Amino acid sequence: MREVKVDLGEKSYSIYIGYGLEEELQAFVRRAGFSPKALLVTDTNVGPLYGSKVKKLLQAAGLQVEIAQVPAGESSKCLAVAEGLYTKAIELGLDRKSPIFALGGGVVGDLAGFIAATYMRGVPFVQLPTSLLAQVDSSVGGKVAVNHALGKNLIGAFYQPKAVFMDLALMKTLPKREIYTGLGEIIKYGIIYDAEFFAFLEQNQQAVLSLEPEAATHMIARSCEIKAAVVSQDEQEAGLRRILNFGHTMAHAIEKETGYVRYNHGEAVAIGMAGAADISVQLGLLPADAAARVNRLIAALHLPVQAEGCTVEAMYKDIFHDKKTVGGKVNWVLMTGIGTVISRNDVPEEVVKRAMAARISR
Ligand SMILES: NC(=O)c1ccc[n+]([C@@H]2O[C@H](COP(=O)([O-])OP(=O)(O)OC[C@H]3O[C@@H](n4cnc5c(N)ncnc54)[C@H](O)[C@@H]3O)[C@@H](O)[C@H]2O)c1
Ligand SMILES: O=C(O)C(=O)C[C@@H](O)[C@H](O)[C@H](O)COP(=O)(O)O
Ligand SMILES: [Zn+2]
Repeated sequence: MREVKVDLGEKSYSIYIGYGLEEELQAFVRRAGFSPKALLVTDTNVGPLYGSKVKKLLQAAGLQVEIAQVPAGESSKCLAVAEGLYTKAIELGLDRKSPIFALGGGVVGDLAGFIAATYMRGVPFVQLPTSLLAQVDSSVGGKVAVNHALGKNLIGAFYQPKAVFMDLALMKTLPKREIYTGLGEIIKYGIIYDAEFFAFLEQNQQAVLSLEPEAATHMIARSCEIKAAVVSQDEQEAGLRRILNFGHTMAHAIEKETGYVRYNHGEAVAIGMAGAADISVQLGLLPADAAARVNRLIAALHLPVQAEGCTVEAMYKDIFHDKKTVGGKVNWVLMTGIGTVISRNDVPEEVVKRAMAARISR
């Protein structure tokens, strides 16, 4: 078992990484001081696979657990589904010390975290991530949100979990495409922070794609270490944390323009990272061969570098709803090498539009 700490003073917590982790989860629950009534939020794919097993584990640790199952998929990250969960929490009589557990991918984690942040102005929240993307990214760092018709994650909060338990064994049922999507965010960590990690991904493609235990444990733990280091220094994205958003300016526009269904998040991030690398080359910040390395790794890990179903004009409008846009200026995270990025808010419109056009396939 590996443990990574997110260091945030009184809000600090541990991420536990390993195969199983039942005893660690139960020991944590027994010492947490929660009220007995708990809500376990999951989705219609993960619930039938793991819901009752986790419910029994939590019950054996002293909780009375109700399962709330939401439809699988990005469309559940919305206020209408949140409303149903608030009703359930009120009807169950959850109080301020009642824990909410998120068992699922990033959709369940972001949604359940948003409920935990807002129900009674905040109740304890525990992440039990089951997808690769959720284990390397969404379950750590406390960004919780739902989408709005006008943009991704626009209604949300920073709300840290009390702990995160990553059971790698749960990923045996994860569809291949969902492994690839998690790899999108994993490549991001190499680009923004750690050239050696980027090279590890280049050199261990088969082990990485098949989640071979040693490679999977390394890439999940390293991703969590990087995210924890960044979040510990800048919890609310005043500056440094923006680097975790590398590739997301275009990604969120692609997700919105394609109705949140055509591309899943990690695929959109892959296309957005290729776009951000392209802008970096156009501005003379990055040698073209480094951008080519990024595109090669993305493609080798079964991710797209171009999107269908978008237009430059629509995407360009969307980026002004990006949360990194301040005073009408988009803060782009751009590459200066593999492993190093900077933020720039002076990228000319024609440079952005040229990069977007190159990311659209017809
Ligand atoms: N809060 C953050 O910091 C953060 C970071 C990155 C992404 N996100 C958000 O996370 C979401 C994407 O997360 P995701 O890729 O996990 O999507 P997801 O939650 O939709 O999960 C992907 C699919 O895999 C299924 N699944 C999950 N675990 C499974 C398992 N063990 N076995 C079988 N099926 C399983 C789910 O039911 C779903 O169909 C997006 O909404 C994105 O915006 C948030
Ligand atoms: O944790 C962060 O900070 C991130 O930016 C991680 C991203 O991978 C994630 O997709 C996040 O939800 C995007 O945040 P947003 O603030 O652009 O909605
Ligand atoms: Zn992301």
